[in-house]
Amino acid sequence: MSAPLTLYNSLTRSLAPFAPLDPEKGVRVYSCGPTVYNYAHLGNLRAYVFTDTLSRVLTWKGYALTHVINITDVGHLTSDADAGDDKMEAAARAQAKSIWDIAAHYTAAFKANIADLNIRQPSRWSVATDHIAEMIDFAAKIAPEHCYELDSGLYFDTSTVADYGRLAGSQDDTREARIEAVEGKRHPQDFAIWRKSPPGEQRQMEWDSPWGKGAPGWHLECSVMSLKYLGAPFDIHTGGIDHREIHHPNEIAQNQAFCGCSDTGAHFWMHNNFLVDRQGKMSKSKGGFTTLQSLIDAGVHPLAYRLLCLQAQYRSELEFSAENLAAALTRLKRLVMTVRKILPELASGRGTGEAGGGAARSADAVAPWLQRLDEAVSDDLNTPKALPILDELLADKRLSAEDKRDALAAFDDVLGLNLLALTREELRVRPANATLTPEAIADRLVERQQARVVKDFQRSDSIRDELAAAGVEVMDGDPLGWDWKPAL
Ligand SMILES: Nc1ncnc2c1ncn2[C@@H]1O[C@H](COP(=O)(O)OP(=O)(O)OP(=O)(O)O)[C@@H](O)[C@H]1O
Ligand SMILES: [Zn+2]
Repeated sequence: MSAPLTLYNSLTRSLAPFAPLDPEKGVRVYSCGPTVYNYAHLGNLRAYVFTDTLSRVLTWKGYALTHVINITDVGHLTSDADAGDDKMEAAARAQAKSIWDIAAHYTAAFKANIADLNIRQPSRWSVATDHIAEMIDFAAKIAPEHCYELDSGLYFDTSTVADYGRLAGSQDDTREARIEAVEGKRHPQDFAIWRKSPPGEQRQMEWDSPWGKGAPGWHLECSVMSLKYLGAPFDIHTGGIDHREIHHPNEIAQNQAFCGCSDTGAHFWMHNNFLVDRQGKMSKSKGGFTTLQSLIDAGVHPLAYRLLCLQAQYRSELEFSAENLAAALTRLKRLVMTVRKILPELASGRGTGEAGGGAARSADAVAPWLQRLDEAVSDDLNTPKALPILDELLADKRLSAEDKRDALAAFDDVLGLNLLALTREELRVRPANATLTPEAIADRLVERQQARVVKDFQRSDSIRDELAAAGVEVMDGDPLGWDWKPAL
């Protein structure tokens, strides 16, 4: 692909041309992963639709990619900085389960979400608790020059590195307010890289270290795992925009201490904006969030949520509402129905189109569409610009079915909407509480149709009401030709 790739770098707060640091190594990407103390909410999943779009674009444009996503199963505290409980310990206590069971359960649920959203597997999932020895080695190396010990842990002195907090931009009050005071800290922004277990308290997760029994800090794990698997510096580090304020500046400080240089550890730092609802940022800690499984249980195909994400550029805030989701589902249905109409033409040999066949001519016909797709997504992953091009492609009457299929394959590669494979039937997800099978619904609709033919409207209405009571909405005269849908 020929369009130059431009990405927004949070470090400089500007768009910049992207090229791999070491073309022989391909592109190396690290994404902060989920903290597996609860189900991921739709906001969390937006972060991985974003990283998946980045991975897909890089791969489609011909780069070899190494992508690491971590699983945070230790170290992330209930408060953003250094106070409070470990989120995992708190969840295990609340559910009276072992941390390991909690981590296994929510990791499996997260990976199921990833599969449902057609997010490609990274090259590696790296689990924080598999890297404790490396974290202790890393901390021991930087401790003499950059850390000090308090009763509660080993703290990083942020004044020992140049330009601390540059990524966060201006030091505003909200950022400072998120950091809780810990007795004896030299500066409010200093953070624990090792938290000692309080005397007399046995934690489920604790390890011996030169600073006593305890557990690593959350920021330490990402520095250690990215360095181990990608080397330093690597190309792109991603996360949600909340990480731009504390977690990533702290990773950068550690990386600088480790290399003894001013390098931040990654060339580009990229951040997706929030998914918000009426209450503001969707948040696990705040509660009342929406999971992907709850959408599926209500009869919504998960790729409708992917499409909703793609309709916004990753740096814009995105509002989640039942109306927005329903509109995305309708748009997805429309796309699938249009593609389904094209595919039989291929099978029946009617696919040569008005322009006629010929291999050379086909390549010529497809190229401009690929070029337009390339230009859109190379502009800082501008998926909202790519979607109308897809609509135009499907509507283009001059293009043969083969050419459309070939161009569609590229859109599927980049956008991950799976349009060439998704069927109409698959889109109609059976709600978890459905009492009728699709066959039973079809039978009832035939009976209703027969009643209408003989003008027995009382009977036809009673069948419609009966279906509605079973969560099935009858769709008379639907422009897309759907006869029913799950009532949302
Ligand atoms: N509402 C949101 N919109 C977009 N991204 C989000 C949102 N909330 C969290 N993220 C991102 O999701 C990813 C996974 O986060 P993680 O599992 O650690 O969340 P968390 O901090 O435990 O949850 P929360 O912030 O909801 O309490 C991170 O990159 C984070 O920045
Ligand atoms: Zn991280």
